[in-house]
Amino acid sequence: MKILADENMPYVQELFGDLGTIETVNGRELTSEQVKDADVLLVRSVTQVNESLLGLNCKLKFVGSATIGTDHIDTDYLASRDIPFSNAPGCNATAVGEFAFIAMLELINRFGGKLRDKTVGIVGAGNTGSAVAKCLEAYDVTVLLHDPVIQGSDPRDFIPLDELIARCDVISLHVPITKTGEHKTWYLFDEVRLNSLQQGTWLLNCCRGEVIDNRALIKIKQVRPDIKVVLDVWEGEPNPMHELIPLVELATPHIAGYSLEGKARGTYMLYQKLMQILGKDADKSMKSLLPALWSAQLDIESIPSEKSLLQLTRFIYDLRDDDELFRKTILDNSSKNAQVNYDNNNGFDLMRKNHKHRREFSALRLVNTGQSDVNWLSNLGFSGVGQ
Ligand SMILES: NC(=O)c1ccc[n+]([C@@H]2O[C@H](COP(=O)([O-])OP(=O)(O)OC[C@H]3O[C@@H](n4cnc5c(N)ncnc54)[C@H](O)[C@@H]3O)[C@@H](O)[C@H]2O)c1
Ligand SMILES: O=C(O)[C@H](O)[C@H](O)COP(=O)(O)O
Repeated sequence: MKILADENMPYVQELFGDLGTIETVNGRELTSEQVKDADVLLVRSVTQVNESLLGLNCKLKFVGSATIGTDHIDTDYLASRDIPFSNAPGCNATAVGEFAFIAMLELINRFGGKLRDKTVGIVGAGNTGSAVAKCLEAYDVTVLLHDPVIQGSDPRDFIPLDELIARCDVISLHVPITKTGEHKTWYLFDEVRLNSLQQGTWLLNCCRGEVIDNRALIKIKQVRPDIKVVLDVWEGEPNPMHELIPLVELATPHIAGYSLEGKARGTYMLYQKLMQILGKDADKSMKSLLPALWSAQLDIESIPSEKSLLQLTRFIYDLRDDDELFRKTILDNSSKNAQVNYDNNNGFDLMRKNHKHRREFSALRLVNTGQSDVNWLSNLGFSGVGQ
């Protein structure tokens, strides 16, 4: 069996090695010629899987995408050819939740105030949105949800988007990208909606770049410095609009979901699905793949301030490093190319390829050595305390 896998998918050899020959490929540049004799195709979000990619292949048994999003997959075409497909729903939700939580703590550190005093609105209350809410609620932050698709079938309370915009200090976006339908999300935050943001709103986008009209965002940010923006995803990836970058507080190259656990979970979910299709037992364990954190245990006496909480989260992941690298890589390249050449393909993709996967909070075991109650840190995701 020939298994063609994106080179940026960890643990493919460990999980699929027994099943056949593995060939790793650059997912963004994959051609129909390379795919034509594959039995299994494992992709990430940068590969458009459609008729033009699969047209020459008559033997494909499975296509898997180790991602939450499926906007790069022509599922109708796969269904028309009876090719089984699976993505990895929820695989990196914890990573996104922790990323957004850390980003909010970084903004507090930079601009003052207290996260506990903020009201945070989550747009899209599925896996990633709920993971952000879980972190915030563990820390007693007020969370409001907007999700017209599941409202009615989900027991949580939801409010309309305009109400959420009016009531929230922070808005975090977690919707899939959809171009049609009653609840389409393409440019959900268009110029009109961006203009309606309250004074001093913080807007985070960790879902898909085109949920925000990036040109309109540039226009508005130029006259509304009170709005603070965190962007992990960009319209037109891998070529973000350069003039937007200096207007953004924290800028990263679509890596909010890049925890080692999240990536391993993605590959593992595809392994489970393929084994099911092949009628075999999935007898490998995901846990055995993950190395221990370099310092797996920490003594915590108390969390005396939000700065200490930020310091604890920075122990796991210092978001400022990715932000700094992003600005250096994209903007340095752009000045060399005299602002006109937006082709930053390699810079953006290389940062993603070389990203040192951070760990999730759960990789760190906390030991409570003091009198104060730090058990709530387990609800935030850390291991040890309160368990
Ligand atoms: N930056 C990253 O690294 C990263 C990582 C994971 C996922 N993502 C992106 O985030 C998206 C969401 O991921 P998820 O796991 O939460 O998906 P999900 O399917 O679990 O949840 C998405 C939610 O959005 C809701 N929704 C749809 N249209 C809406 C609208 N118009 N307004 C409000 N809510 C709406 C859906 O009802 C659903 O509950 C993915 O589709 C993917 O594109 C990005
Ligand atoms: O949809 C997803 O799961 C995320 O956007 C994911 O983090 C994308 O990462 P990629 O597949 O491009 O490596």
